[in-house]
Amino acid sequence: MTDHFISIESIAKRYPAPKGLTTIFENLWLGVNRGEFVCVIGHSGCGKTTVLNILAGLDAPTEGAVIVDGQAIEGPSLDRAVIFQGHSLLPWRTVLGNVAYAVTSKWRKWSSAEVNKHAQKFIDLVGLTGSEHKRPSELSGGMKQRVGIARALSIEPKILLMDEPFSALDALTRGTLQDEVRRICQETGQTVFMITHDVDEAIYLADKIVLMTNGPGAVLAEIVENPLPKERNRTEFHKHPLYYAVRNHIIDFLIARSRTFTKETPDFDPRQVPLIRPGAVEPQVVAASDAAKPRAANG
Ligand SMILES: Nc1ncnc2c1ncn2[C@@H]1O[C@H](COP(=O)(O)OP(=O)(O)OP(=O)(O)O)[C@@H](O)[C@H]1O
Repeated sequence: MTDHFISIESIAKRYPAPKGLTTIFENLWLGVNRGEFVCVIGHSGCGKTTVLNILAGLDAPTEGAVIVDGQAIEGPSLDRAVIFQGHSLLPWRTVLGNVAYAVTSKWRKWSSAEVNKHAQKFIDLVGLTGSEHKRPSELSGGMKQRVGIARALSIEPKILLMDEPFSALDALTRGTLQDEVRRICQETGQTVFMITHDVDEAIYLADKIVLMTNGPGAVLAEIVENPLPKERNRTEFHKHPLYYAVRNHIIDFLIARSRTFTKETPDFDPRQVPLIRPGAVEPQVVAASDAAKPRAANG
């Protein structure tokens, strides 16, 4: 596990409960390679946000550790940027001011000209050129989220952490922002850990999709390797011959297996989470077609 860029090693989260402790999840092991885009899918309450907060250093595991680039996480760091569902922008600062604030926190000795130039690069990257001097109250939800993305990327983090970043947006804006995040992450080789409830979003964006069982006592059940080519097109990716194989595999897990997985897989070794690559099932002849049947005699 230690060869991975991100190494989640046997983490558990437990909270005090009336009768002892409630285990939200335990024995979570996961390795993420540098430059990989990983999405986590699981039912509400299984602990996805808790895992992301642990990666961000905003929360600590009850047991276990997370190692990033050889160093154990011990708190928040500018090496790890988070994009939440809400935008959490500073309302009194402009678009440029919000992004520049993050840039200054990373490069404290930069002159304001250097800071603004760097911030502008990321404002341009997310398509907000011309809106630099607007305040958050003057922006649409999609534009605010773009500022959040620009701000997160501007500190050039080792890891980008995203918690349902597009879920509050209308379908059109969501699609555009997914395209942009995908393009930027591919161009920059960004390592991403993202939570989503949207199976198609995961298939469009991710290299690997991690399936988490229901809590309490959730575990990572499978890592689904996305068989779609890295070069994907929003309007075409659902026509790929393996698209339905991946989609059905994930949906089947969420509907039929996520609740009963632990009980039905007693020998499951959480250190060896299976890597699954859904493939095409060979078409089978199920019956002779009607066309070959002899016609009934007329009259
Ligand atoms: N401070 C706390 N004390 C007790 N239980 C908590 C606390 N914080 C979170 N939990 C519980 O931990 C569980 C996991 O929460 P978490 O937000 O990580 O789930 P999630 O999978 O991200 O859910 P969703 O998909 O709905 O966002 C939930 O059952 C939640 O009630």
